[in-house]
Amino acid sequence: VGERRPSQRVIQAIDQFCRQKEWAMNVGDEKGMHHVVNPATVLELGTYCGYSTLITLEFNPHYAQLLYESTESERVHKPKRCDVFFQVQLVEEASGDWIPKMRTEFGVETFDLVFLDHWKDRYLPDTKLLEDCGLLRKGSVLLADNVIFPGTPEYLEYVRSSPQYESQYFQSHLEYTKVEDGLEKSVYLD
Ligand SMILES: O=c1[nH]cnc2c(O)c(F)c(-c3ccc(F)cc3)cc12
Ligand SMILES: [Mg+2]
Repeated sequence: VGERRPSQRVIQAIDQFCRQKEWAMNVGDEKGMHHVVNPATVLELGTYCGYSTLITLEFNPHYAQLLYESTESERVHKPKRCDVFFQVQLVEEASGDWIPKMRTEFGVETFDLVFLDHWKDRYLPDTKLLEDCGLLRKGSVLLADNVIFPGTPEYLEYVRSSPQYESQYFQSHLEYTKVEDGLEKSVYLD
């Protein structure tokens, strides 16, 4: 209760602009992730404007610049009482090239959460790469946006049929529209 933190006000302004003025492909205020997961070490594949981010991989230099600007103007940290800073690491490279470097470049052992929100045809190969690089542990969560629209059929088939995952679909709508879309939450069972 009480007034929204600066970062929440920025998100609120983005949502209002995208609903009223110009649509944009943020995960949005309806699908949202806060009610689905509560992670510590997060990898985001596909930064876009930095609407949701911690360690994030973005191939598009224009979107990467947007994150640099937004985190510069909006220091990403928790309220003073915790004095804990979220480390926002942006890698302006292709996910397929950089997932194998996560341990050596960032000292990441395993990810608690991977938010897949990039090129739809990369969801499945990047998931297999995360598995092969040992970057998932028992309980790691893959959270995938756009599994219905634009759609990621091969990825859905994989996580829903593989004995290595416990998958659940959270039905919602394509951001700022009434078109069906949703998040697929897949827990790695190892
Ligand atoms: O490329 C994307 N990356 C990440 N997220 C996306 C998204 O949430 C979309 F809705 C869409 C999208 C929505 C409507 C369309 F007609 C086409 C793409 C694209 C992306
Ligand atoms: Mg998306």
